[in-house]
Amino acid sequence: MSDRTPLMAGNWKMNLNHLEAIAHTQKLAFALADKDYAAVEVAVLPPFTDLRSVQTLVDGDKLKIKYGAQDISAHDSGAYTGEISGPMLAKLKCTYVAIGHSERRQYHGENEEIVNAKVKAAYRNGILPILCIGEPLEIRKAGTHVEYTLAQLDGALDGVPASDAEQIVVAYEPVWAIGTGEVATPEDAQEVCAAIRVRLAELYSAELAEKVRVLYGGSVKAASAAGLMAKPDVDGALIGGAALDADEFVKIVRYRDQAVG
Ligand SMILES: O=C(CO)COP(=O)(O)O
Repeated sequence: MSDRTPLMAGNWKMNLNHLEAIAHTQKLAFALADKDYAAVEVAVLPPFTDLRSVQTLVDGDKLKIKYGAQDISAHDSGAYTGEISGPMLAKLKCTYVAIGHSERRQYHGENEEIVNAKVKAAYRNGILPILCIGEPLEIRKAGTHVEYTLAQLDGALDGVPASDAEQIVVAYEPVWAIGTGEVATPEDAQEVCAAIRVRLAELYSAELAEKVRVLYGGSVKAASAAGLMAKPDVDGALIGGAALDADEFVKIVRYRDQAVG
């Protein structure tokens, strides 16, 4: 058993307006008990327009749910129409920000340089990156998924000092598993999550690699969570669709109560 506290993070993607976000967060807050938070760190990543509402609930009711954004600008201020800056997210007390999600890489042209600049922007503003990496189907079929994913890790961490990198969360999200219902097997997830940890040890130190949480993401449901979490290098999950169903998300947080499927 590692000392790493598991992290279950719900990526709401472009779902739930601010009123729905309030109702959903209240439902989670009502369902989750102190013992859940003692065992697992719970986070939500709502759309930007929901963050203020979520912050107000979390602050006002002293909730133990953490929250963060789904993206961050590489720039801290200025003429960047439509962008949201690190200082803005920090002002809303975001703990986390997802960076390099495959949907941003695929639909918004985010390359390694942009992802790297966003990682640095997050650290500059005291926000912890949840760095998303993972291969598309053709790379998996070609059998080069480990190299491909590690190259994304190298690119994202280029020039990031150990004092920052030790606080990163890495999410291995194979593109073929995202939103498809085709969850990776625990063995597939373990293979790449372990390789990520080995690379972190090479880039920094074994001590740092032992501290960093490596999550799996891609069609995680309550039925698959326990099996994934049984693997030694899987420290949590980044959950899309299932995070929009409060009951299902709570079951994932309580994965220890589920059978290993
Ligand atoms: O992209 C994901 C989380 O960031 C995973 O999404 P799904 O859980 O809907 O497959």
